[in-house]
Amino acid sequence: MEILNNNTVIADINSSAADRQGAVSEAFRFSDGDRRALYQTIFSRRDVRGQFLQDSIPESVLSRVLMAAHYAPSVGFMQPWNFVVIKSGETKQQVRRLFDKAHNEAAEMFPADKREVYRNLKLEGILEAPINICITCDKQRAGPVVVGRTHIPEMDVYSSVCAVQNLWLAARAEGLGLGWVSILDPLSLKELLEIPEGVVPVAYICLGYVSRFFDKPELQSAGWRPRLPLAELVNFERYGRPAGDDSGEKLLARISSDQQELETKGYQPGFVSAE
Ligand SMILES: Cc1cc2c(cc1C)N(C[C@H](O)[C@H](O)[C@H](O)COP(=O)(O)O)c1[nH]c(=O)[nH]c(=O)c1N2
Repeated sequence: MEILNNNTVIADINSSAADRQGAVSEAFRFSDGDRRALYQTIFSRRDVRGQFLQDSIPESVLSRVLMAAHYAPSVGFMQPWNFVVIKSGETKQQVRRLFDKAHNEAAEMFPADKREVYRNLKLEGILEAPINICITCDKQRAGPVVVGRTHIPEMDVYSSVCAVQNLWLAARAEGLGLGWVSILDPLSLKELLEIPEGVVPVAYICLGYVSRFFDKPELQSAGWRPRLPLAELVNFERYGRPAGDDSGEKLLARISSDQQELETKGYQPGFVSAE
């Protein structure tokens, strides 16, 4: 049986698992190189706070990463986002002051033994990054009733988050570091950026070329939190339920060995093997 999209055959769902990729028509198929590049982007993406260079970002590159964000999925095709591009040093200073205030308040929320470690973490690159972008969500963009948002009102904000992730991955592919700063009072940020009623600031990001990308998350390297074993987070049929059969066990074993390989060797092209 064929799956049709705009009258174009995109797959034959009767094909076996082994040749499913082969069943996708030539025009839609990813080469091994393309697949490797995609996974490389995902596994080498980092939250960047401290390695920004001052080099300016060409319009062509900025346009591409913003386009990647704009082509994210969104509930009911709302496309609820706006992108406030900030280059002004004065505006960055004002946002940085909001960060300082929130960061001090945040430190007090952690238990005493973690407070000092928290204070020493670098958690933003607002002034160092040549560009900051605030990504918002306009909850009224598609009217009051939206396909897919009828029962879960937060779906619009989740859609804007999808745009952020697209931007993040595209930025990595372009060699741009991106850091998400959420230690900010949202009402103060709204006021500063003149974000209207009904529009929510979803993400404040710092963007720029960087001297390097770290191999591991900074919070992991700093001993704040380890990466969790994925196999402990994959459940079967019900939340929290472990594998109940051989195929579940086999999947978990494969996941464990894949993660072990990633954590010890980092992402290698061989990670994307045919089988
Ligand atoms: C919603 C949200 C909000 C924030 C973040 C991320 C996300 C998804 N992160 C980045 C976060 O610390 C980072 O993603 C993890 O530590 C994992 O590291 P890598 O992104 O893999 O490098 C982040 N980092 C930071 O330095 N200051 C911050 O305020 C935030 N806020």
